[in-house]
Amino acid sequence: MIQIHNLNVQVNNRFLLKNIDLEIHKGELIAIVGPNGAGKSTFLSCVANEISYQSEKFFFKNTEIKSYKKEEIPFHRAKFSQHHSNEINLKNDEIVLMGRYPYFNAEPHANDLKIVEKWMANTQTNHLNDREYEQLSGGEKQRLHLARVFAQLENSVENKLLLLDEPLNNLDVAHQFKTLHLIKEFTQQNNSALVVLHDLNIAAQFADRLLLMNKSCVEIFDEPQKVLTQERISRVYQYPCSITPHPKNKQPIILFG
Ligand SMILES: Nc1ncnc2c1ncn2[C@@H]1O[C@H](COP(=O)(O)OP(=O)(O)OP(=O)(O)O)[C@@H](O)[C@H]1O
Repeated sequence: MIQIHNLNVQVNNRFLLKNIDLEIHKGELIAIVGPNGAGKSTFLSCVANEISYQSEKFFFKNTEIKSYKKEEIPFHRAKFSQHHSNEINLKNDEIVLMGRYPYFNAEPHANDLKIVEKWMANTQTNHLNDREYEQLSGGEKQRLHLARVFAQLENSVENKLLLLDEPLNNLDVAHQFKTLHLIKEFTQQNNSALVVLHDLNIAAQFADRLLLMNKSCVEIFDEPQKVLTQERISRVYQYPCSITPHPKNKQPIILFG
């Protein structure tokens, strides 16, 4: 799905990403974790082609990622960013409809409206239709934008890629888990997702592999049980912790302090 060799990002002689080598497979849910400033968002921005970088190889579905045509890529890849403008002068369903802009010219097709409705229902935002965007809570805005990116990738293309930068911000526990289940369903259909998460326990429960970043580099990229060791997590986060198995699924649970 994605093959990266020797990816570097440098700004003013400082490395924001250094010598990143990795491969992501079809159907994988990858959680990108690590301390503040480790380079997680920068990495996601590279995969979204939003910033300039140097690399020896950066393939997406066996094609150099930069060689995709601008009008072609939205059918294959969608990104949910960490920050959204508060001043969007659209109705709430029109925000979700933005995800369908690549599919129509002047007027949306009936299918686009149906897909908007479906994802507003899936993210439990359909009751917000009549409200103004500016008046929504942080979590409600967040869920609308999640609906938008899912709506964007609703098509028959195979092996799509979802990039999510801290999608659980502002969400209550139930909506955090519902969102992760939506992401998991997406990856179970042979698609992939790269998700920046701060909660290591949630990451361990849902992700196939964890990409632990530290100081602009990949510290380790492996299954949760292999990544989450007491020594490594205490060292990388510079905070003491202990680890115990989850009572139900046996994935590691980290307790800080
Ligand atoms: N355009 C830029 N110019 C200079 N430095 C930048 C730029 N963008 C990001 N950085 C720096 O690069 C480093 C990595 O930032 P990034 O946002 O990727 O970290 P992160 O791991 O996502 O952090 P957080 O958990 O706080 O969101 C930070 O020190 C940040 O200040």
